[in-house]
Amino acid sequence: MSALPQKSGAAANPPTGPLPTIPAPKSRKSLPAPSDTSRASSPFQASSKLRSPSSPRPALHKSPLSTSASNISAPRSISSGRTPSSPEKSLRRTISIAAFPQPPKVGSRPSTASSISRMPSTRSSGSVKVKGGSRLSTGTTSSFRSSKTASLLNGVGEGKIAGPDGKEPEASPSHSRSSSAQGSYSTSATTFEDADDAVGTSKSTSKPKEAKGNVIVSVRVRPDVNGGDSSKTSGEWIVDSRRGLVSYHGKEAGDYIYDNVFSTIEHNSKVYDSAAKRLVRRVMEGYHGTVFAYGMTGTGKTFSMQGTATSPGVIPLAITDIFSFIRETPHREFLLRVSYLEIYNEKIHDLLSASGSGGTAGQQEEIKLREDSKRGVYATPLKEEIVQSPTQLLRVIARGDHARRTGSTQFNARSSRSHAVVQIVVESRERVPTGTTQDRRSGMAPGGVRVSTLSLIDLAGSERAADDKERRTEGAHINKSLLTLGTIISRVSETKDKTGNPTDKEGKHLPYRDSKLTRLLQPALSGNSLVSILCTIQLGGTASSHSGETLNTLKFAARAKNNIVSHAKKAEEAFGSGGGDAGSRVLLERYRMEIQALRGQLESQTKTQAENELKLEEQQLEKEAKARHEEQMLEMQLARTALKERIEHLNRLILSSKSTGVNMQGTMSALGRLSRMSIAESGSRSLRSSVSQSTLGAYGCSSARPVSFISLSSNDPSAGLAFSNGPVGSYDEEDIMGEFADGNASAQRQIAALQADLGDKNRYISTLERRLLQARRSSHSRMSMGVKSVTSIPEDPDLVALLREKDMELNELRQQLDDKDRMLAALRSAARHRDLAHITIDTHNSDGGDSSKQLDDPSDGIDSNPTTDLSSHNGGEKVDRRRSMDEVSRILDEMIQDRVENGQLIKGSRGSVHVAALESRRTSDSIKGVPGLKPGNAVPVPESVHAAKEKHLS
Ligand SMILES: Nc1ncnc2c1ncn2[C@@H]1O[C@H](COP(=O)(O)OP(=O)(O)OP(=O)(O)O)[C@@H](O)[C@H]1O
Repeated sequence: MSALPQKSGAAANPPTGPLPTIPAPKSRKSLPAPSDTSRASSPFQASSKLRSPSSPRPALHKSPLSTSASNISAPRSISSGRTPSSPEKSLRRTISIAAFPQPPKVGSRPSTASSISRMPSTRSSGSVKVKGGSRLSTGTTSSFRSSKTASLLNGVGEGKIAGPDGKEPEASPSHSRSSSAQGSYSTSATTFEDADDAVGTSKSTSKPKEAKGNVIVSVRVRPDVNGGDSSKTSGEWIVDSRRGLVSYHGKEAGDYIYDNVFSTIEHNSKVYDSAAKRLVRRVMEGYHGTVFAYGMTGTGKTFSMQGTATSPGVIPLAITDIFSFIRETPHREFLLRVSYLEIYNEKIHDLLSASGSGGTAGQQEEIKLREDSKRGVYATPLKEEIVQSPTQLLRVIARGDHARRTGSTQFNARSSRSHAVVQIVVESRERVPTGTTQDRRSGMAPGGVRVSTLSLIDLAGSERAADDKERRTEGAHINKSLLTLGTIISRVSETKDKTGNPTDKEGKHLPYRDSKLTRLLQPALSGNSLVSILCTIQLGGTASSHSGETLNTLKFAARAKNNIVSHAKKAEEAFGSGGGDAGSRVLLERYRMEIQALRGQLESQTKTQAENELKLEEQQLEKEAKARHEEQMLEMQLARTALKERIEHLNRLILSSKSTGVNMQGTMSALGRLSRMSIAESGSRSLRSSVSQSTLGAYGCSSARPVSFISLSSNDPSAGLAFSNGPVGSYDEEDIMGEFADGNASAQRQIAALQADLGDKNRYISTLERRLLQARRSSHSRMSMGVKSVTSIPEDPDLVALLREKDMELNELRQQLDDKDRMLAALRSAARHRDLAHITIDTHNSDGGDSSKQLDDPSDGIDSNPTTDLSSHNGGEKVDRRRSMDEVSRILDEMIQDRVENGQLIKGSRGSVHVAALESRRTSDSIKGVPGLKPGNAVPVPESVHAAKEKHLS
């Protein structure tokens, strides 16, 4: 089997050109030219040695086909009255000229005249009873049309497809194939038929006739191998294409009339137009249709079905028409799928599956026939390919042809050894009108899906037993299946048994299951499909020796026409994706549902995505707002803390002033004024400004106090000059006078005040440290939140300057603390000495009187007191006092020296000292806005200290 040669040549080549190249049937050439005698001599010269298919085999002898063949041997006896069951009667009873499709135009058949002229005169005398003899007598289209029986395949019956506007779509243009690259065929006949189709709307009143009209039987005569017209060369046969007549004058003489008889000169296009075109159109409208070619081997079945590159056959022409119909029917949408199988030795092979071809067929999963109430009989599993263009469809079929088994027989060098079945499933649905996007979105199609099937079958040729064993086996299977087909066709009727199975007229079971072929053809043969049977014969020459075979074919065709009754109905429209044909098989509907589902998914995904994006955006905004809010809160907190601390600090200063006693009022009031000014300003100031004020306060206090303290014991008026430059100097002078003139302000109180001040400073330092920490954290959090770019924060000059400034302030404050500590130590020491000297406050009170008075004349008070003290007290007290003062002076000297060394103070030319530039600047910043207080004159300490010291020492 696997050794069988494959068809090659054009079949394997993809179609090209505007009209796709048809798959060439076989590698064999067209019928040999008249001069080519090699082929002519082989089949028919040798035929004398061949046995008739029926003669040598008892089984074939007993077959109904054989029996009927013998019964029909004498056509003339038809008129002599046979039994009702005889084929002759059957012919007479059912073949109706009125039911036949219209013959082609007269002008298109120049050759038929000759064949008619040879027709025996007995034909017109009615050897075959002809109803409506006008056909024979007139031969004109008008007369034929008037007598035509309405049927689906002759253009008169139902089956029109209405357009969206209720009108019928325009008939296929007559020139629909004129664009063919080959251009080798005429469509004139088509034009006429289509026009007729367009006007014919009447319904048949005779149902049986209409049903018969749904079956077309045609006979095609293959040209003689010598190239001559076989009808001319053989005196036994007469072929009249116009009348659809084949007449035999041999041993079993008789006339056979069919729907179409194609003489040897007819082209494939003519055969297609007359035998298949209408059927294909009806399939597109929703009917099932079956076309099959039947005949002896080598008579032209494959040639008719497939054709050649220059003369396309039924299959390629049907494909062209299918797509033409789709183009011309814009109000419907179509989906086409194709399958291709062969029945070889009673096994089904898928010609489209990769493993289905040739020798690998054995690996293929076995394909079985199943029956479904809606689908009928079908093969499964079978590959179906969806096709979208004629080229694609032709390629698919060419692929199947290539895989089909062929072999050399006595009569055909490349004989088809299998029955080949091409099935084109057509799904169609009313198209959603453009513009109604709402409908399209909702997926609601206005109508359901209609599914119809076009089956194009090239049967294997019947043949006599071959010498080759393999051929014999194949032949046996082929003959058996064809015999079963013949049997069924000879007995087929409309009757059915109780279970609904078809039976013959006598109620006997029809053996559809006896062969795969008949099982597959069951739906078509039992009336569900429009049927077109093309029987091929060869007459004349050597073929005359096979007249028995030819007669068998003619009888088969006659029975098919007589017995097969088709009640084909347009397929119901299927809605939804339910079961059976209405659902799972309807791809158009499934695709529509899938598209709808996918569209829904897409929409929901888009929606979800948009929502997610919105959410993310909101979250981002929220995050940013939160970060901003936190930042603001932090800043506000810092500002509040700074303000609070400032207020606390100032409050403490005020309290500590009060705690130092009444006589310190002047000094503290001066400080209080500064502080108040600071408070007034601090409302809107930043942390920095607050700190600056503190710094001013720190310097103001720390530098003023020692001076005033030392001035207390100084009699040098120049000591006061150092403070005479401005209001601050006046305050400080008052302060000095107040503090040191007022003996009531005890050293203890001063110590307490200084301690409180020290506590303030300590707290302030810790506050500053805390802020510094917060500022650092804040800068870190800013960096992490990405409010600013990461690189920009460390480069923020303000922040860096602020940090540096804080550090410096801290250092300064620490230094001040050290100073205070030393001052405290000095004061404690002075207090100790004073106690030792037993200087009582009472003495001071009686001598000095009102402190205010002392302040008025400080020099007097200061000058007189020591004298008085020295004169009225003993020398030890005097020494002690002097010693304590010396100690204070020494401490102060040390402090000054420290500062000078640290660069905070600069010694002047006359022994005066000035605050260094930085200090000066800071002070300047701090006292900005304080009237009369200038950085240059804000260092009251050194000169007065030196003056007082010198005075005391002298
Ligand atoms: N009408 C025709 N005009 C020209 N050549 C024809 C015609 N019919 C058949 N032939 C030629 O006859 C040969 C046999 O034809 P084809 O193979 O179609 O016969 P078949 O019936 O399919 O045979 P088989 O049953 O063995 O496959 C081919 O070479 C084909 O080209």
